Amino acid sequence: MRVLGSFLSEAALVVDPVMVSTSGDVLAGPSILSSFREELLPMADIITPNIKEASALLGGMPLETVADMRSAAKALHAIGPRNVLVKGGDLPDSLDAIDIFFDGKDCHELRSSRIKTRNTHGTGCTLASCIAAELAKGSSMLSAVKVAKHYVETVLEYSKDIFIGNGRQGPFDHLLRLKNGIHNSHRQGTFNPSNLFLYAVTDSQMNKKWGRPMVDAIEAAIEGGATIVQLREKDAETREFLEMAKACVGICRSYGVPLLINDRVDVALACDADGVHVGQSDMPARIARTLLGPEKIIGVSCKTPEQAQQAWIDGADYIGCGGVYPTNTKANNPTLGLDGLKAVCLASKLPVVAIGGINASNAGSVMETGVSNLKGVAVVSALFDRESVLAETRNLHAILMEAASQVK
Ligand SMILES: Cc1ncc(COP(=O)(O)OP(=O)(O)O)c(N)n1
Ligand SMILES: Cc1nc(C(=O)O)sc1CCOP(=O)(O)O
Repeated sequence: MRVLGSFLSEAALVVDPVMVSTSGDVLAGPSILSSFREELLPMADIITPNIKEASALLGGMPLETVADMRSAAKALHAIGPRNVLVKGGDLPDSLDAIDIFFDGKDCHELRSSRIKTRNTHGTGCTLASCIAAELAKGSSMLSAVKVAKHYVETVLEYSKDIFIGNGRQGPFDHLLRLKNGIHNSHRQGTFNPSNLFLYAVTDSQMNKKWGRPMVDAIEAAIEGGATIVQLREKDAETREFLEMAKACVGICRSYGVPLLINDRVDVALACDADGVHVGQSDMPARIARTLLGPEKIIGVSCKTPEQAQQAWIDGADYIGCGGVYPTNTKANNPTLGLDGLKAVCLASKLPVVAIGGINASNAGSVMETGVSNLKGVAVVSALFDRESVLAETRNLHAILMEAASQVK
């Protein structure tokens, strides 16, 4: 059992009831279960059991689905702790790492990408410690849990390839980010990499050619399955860009789809967009992060492994890598091909979206490269230089779904 207390204005008791480790070893027998339930849990501000521990605390209740985890969180809450986080790392057949947080009123599903690594020793301990530390800094419980989850995910991702020791599990290295000068581990982790799946990048000229207002084009793309939108205006005056951005934020927000602004951090701030996408000659991502704060999404265009590494160091959320194929949409754009894309993906600690000359005829091949951090494709002309944005987006979405199912 780990009991972690932190103190600021009042004590917070974080209990990680370690009875079954992530490697499956039973660490505490049934004899102490009743003391847990009757004495310790009712005192706790939060308990953070994994699935096996939650099941043991609930007398062997089977936990196999997210719905089961929700029921378990509620049942555990009834025992007395003020908040419950059931950790779903061991959830069967799950791609995402899903945790359920219940505060007695609302149930939150907290998702992050599952990171494949044997270096998981100490994750539960770290999560609970990080929650305690965030509470001590004055965070709300939900915010503390989100920060802690993001921190663990970041460290797992960073140290996933380290080889230390011979055991079934290796340790993960908390200090590597500090060693690299990264101080943004407090970020909330609002970005979900699966948003990169079908990334629509707008083009006013193309939409004008087809007689479509920008907001109609964006709405059609979202209806067709676009999972994120970037407003890319190369020629607009600032005022015009801002007015269009405000309208686009409105439509995207109504669908729950993030809207990013191409290049212009000032416009993103002024219209409260979800973030920006910057290139190598734009505002450096490190400064954009300082200006936008920890919660906004920042994407960076990268054509080399070094640029990908720098984007991570600078606190970006994802990278856009291209041109995968020749394109007429961006002048003088070098073509990397699928091999160049793969090389950048393999060097990147961030999720990647491929861009450049991608359309219905080649999107499947891009997705089938099978690199785990390649999360989707970004397209301009394949959606917006067509008569029906809705039909083209639907078609591309179906192709991507099919390709993604082949890779799994
Ligand atoms: C998703 C995505 N990837 C790459 C780019 C290209 O950005 P940049 O290099 O800044 O070039 P411009 O778009 O500004 O011409 C992008 N926009 N989106
Ligand atoms: C905006 C942009 N950036 C690229 C890069 O390689 O970074 S290629 C590109 C244009 C992509 O347009 P289309 O989907 O019409 O080919």
